[in-house]
Amino acid sequence: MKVAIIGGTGYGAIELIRFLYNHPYTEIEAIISHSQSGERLDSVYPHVTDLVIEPLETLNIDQLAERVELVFFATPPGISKKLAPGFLAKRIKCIDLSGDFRLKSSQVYQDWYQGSAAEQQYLDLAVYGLSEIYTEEVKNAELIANPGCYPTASLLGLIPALNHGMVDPQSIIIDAKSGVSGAGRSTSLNTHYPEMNENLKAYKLGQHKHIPEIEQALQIEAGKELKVAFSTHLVPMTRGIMSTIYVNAIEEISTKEVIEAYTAFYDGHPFVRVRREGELPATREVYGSNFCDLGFYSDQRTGKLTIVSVIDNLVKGASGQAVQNMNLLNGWEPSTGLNYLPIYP
Ligand SMILES: NC(=O)C1=CN([C@@H]2O[C@H](COP(=O)(O)OP(=O)(O)OC[C@H]3O[C@@H](n4cnc5c(N)ncnc54)[C@H](OP(=O)(O)O)[C@@H]3O)[C@@H](O)[C@H]2O)C=CC1
Ligand SMILES: CC(=O)N[C@@H](CCC(=O)OP(=O)(O)O)C(=O)O
Repeated sequence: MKVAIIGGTGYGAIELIRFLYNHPYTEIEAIISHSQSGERLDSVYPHVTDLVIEPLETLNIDQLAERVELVFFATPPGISKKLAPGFLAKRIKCIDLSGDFRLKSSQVYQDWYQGSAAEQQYLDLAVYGLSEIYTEEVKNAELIANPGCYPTASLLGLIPALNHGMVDPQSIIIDAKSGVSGAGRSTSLNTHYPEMNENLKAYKLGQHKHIPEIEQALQIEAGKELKVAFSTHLVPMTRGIMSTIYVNAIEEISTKEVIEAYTAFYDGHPFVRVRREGELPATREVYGSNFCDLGFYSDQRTGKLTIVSVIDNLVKGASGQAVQNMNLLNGWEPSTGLNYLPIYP
């Protein structure tokens, strides 16, 4: 299957290229760049020298729609909402790594993204691509809204607990930390080396656009309105997200029982790995891979359940999950092209 990538010189795109390069059923037909079309990809990213030789192209929707069956958007928010409808009209499937189609309410999008939302028909059409949870919906999607990085880690950690009714949905606190590649490739003062190195910063408290995304998904599981306390931190590392989640258990439950429930929930979903009792996952243990690793501690003293969820933000948090969704969409084994051990150390 021939595919195109839009936003070609960003981190999401180069990570998509890494997985698609070895994918047995796809061919990268076009890499689109609005800033560097005409350049060679290896002049932007020398690590692909002699391997990916396609020139970066300017976007022409009519021509591209004749050449490919699926388009990945690895663009900042605000771009795919304008471009995807042109592809969808020509029956080209779209997988969007940005937040443009994740929220079902245009008012909520406007409130959190400070811009107008995509037309409601596309918000309705989009399937939220949290692969392990919405597997069947993804298989039949035309437009996939790939989840955000923090929501992926947080939701995979929380949904089974809500689904089992083991925790109070009104008591959720998510304390999340991300490596700097989560902010993309463009430079900013915040991610400038001297500002970030040997430093740990909280940011966007109460303001992060992933708050409504997480609440939207959890509300479906809980069957009622809920609010989460969500805090984000920048960590001086390149890749990785850790979401440490605190939630009140409804009844006394042991760590062993929690692990058994999660193991059953994720049975048949090899990209979510449930750790054994006493083992807590670290970001290095999923580095460069599509795994989400979960660890648990149920504190009998306080009645609180702590869930630790780690992913690689660029893989399970973005491009890996996008490829997993493309696989589901095509009826291929979900792990096709994604069967990498994490890079260690
Ligand atoms: N980094 C991460 O960990 C995650 C990122 N995401 C989301 O994925 C998307 C891509 O992220 P990421 O790759 O990290 O970001 P980058 O900033 O690294 O790349 C985005 C790319 O989009 C293109 N672009 C920028 N501005 C415009 C514009 N005005 N019009 C068209 N294209 C533009 C540029 O490529 P070019 O000039 O070549 O077109 C740019 O390199 C974002 O929406 C991000 O929020 C989601 C989950 C995790
Ligand atoms: C470290 C860092 O800055 N992370 C980004 C994650 C954004 C992202 O990838 O999210 P969307 O796909 O929803 O835009 C942030 O907190 O804004």
